[in-house]
Amino acid sequence: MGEAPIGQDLQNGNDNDFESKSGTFETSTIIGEKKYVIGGTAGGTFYVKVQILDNNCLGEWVNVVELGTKPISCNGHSAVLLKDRILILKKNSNPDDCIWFLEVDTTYVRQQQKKNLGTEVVAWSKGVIGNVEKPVVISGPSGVGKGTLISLLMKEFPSMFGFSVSHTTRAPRGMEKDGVHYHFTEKNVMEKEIKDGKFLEFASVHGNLYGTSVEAVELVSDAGKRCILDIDVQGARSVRASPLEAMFIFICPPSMDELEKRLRDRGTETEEQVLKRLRNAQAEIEQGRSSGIFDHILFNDNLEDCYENLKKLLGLDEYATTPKSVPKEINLPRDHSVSKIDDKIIINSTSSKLEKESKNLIMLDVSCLKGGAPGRTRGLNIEAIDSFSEGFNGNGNGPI
Ligand SMILES: Nc1ncnc2c1ncn2[C@@H]1O[C@H](COP(=O)(O)OP(=O)(O)OP(=O)(O)O)[C@@H](O)[C@H]1O
Ligand SMILES: Nc1nc2c(ncn2[C@@H]2O[C@H](COP(=O)(O)O)[C@@H](O)[C@H]2O)c(=O)[nH]1
Repeated sequence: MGEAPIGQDLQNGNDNDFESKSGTFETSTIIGEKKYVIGGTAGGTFYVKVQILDNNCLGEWVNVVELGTKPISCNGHSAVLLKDRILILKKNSNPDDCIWFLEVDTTYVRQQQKKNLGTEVVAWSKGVIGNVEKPVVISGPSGVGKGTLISLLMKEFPSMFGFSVSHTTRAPRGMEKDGVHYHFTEKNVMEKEIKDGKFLEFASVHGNLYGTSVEAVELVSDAGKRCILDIDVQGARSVRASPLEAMFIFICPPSMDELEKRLRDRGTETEEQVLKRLRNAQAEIEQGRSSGIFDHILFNDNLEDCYENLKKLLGLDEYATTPKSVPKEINLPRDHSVSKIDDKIIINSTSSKLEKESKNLIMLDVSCLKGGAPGRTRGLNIEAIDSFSEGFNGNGNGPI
């Protein structure tokens, strides 16, 4: 099969079918020597499937591995070639499910391609509108106060931050709720899900398995919130090596004696567990301070001071004075045409039902895309160019 010289052609976008072909609900996008056919129908059912015809392989269809969560089927879509991915606009779908990306040449896809020699790799990622910042990984030894700091943050800024609910094989503590504090799970179930590629990272921590599922991070992005991950140093290292862009913060105790006091006073661990966690803390602190994984180190001596410093790192002073309100959803006109000018995608309603509807233009700005598979693609911005009252809420607070 071999690698197609797609770099240059991706930039130029040498051919593009923007509209679904009637009856087949497929689009085809040509990138270099490859033709990406997306969608299809079988027995009256629509599906979103990717097929690749490769001219380097004598014009044969090649095997394709589709990574990431796929969009659910729809009856038609438009496809627009961007630099390293194809933008998919689903017709007739919910406002929070109409923008998707099929990554064809991103760093993640290239990495995965090396592991899947002999097949073509593509990756799906849903688009999230707005300027949500990259996730924050908070790490540090057990008992240092990570959970306490995160609770303060979520309480003060409930609409800004969302917690990535991890999976764990440890037993729940008294007040802990399944699905809120953790997804409490059986070891064999979690191991199977890890094998199936559902986890962004996982680690054996203090004798139990812990992990962050891709879905846990996606759920927070879908809610338009900045994702907070509370994970150990091994997990932080794995996330650092993954395609997920994040800010990494290590929380350090003022001393080992104080750490021991906090762990004991919390009263959630057996004596054996306390000793195990303290032993592990030594190594974690050394790695946290010297491994180069972390962008910032915060000392949690006085809780109030530490919390203020955390807020500064997260730019929350700025947010407090200039709250940003961004539209989170888009109501795509059911019938539309799509064109591309530089980094702007113009979506034009072609409905003849209402005269005024034909004036409805939506501009999708893709110049600041962030993130991507595995997980969501952030940084999509929307503007209405020629709006009408029903379709556009110009104050940026409601659906377009
Ligand atoms: N700055 C502080 N000064 C004194 N006590 C603190 C401080 N920060 C947190 N604590 C207390 O220390 C205990 C441990 O805090 P917390 O549970 O938040 O730690 P953690 O890092 O999340 O631990 P784990 O990794 O085990 O979940 C709690 O009882 C909390 O109230
Ligand atoms: N690598 C990961 N570590 C995680 C995850 N969720 C939590 N943790 C870390 O485990 C220890 C112990 O937590 P506890 O709730 O049993 O006290 C702590 O350091 C957490 O940060 C995860 O998904 N991945």
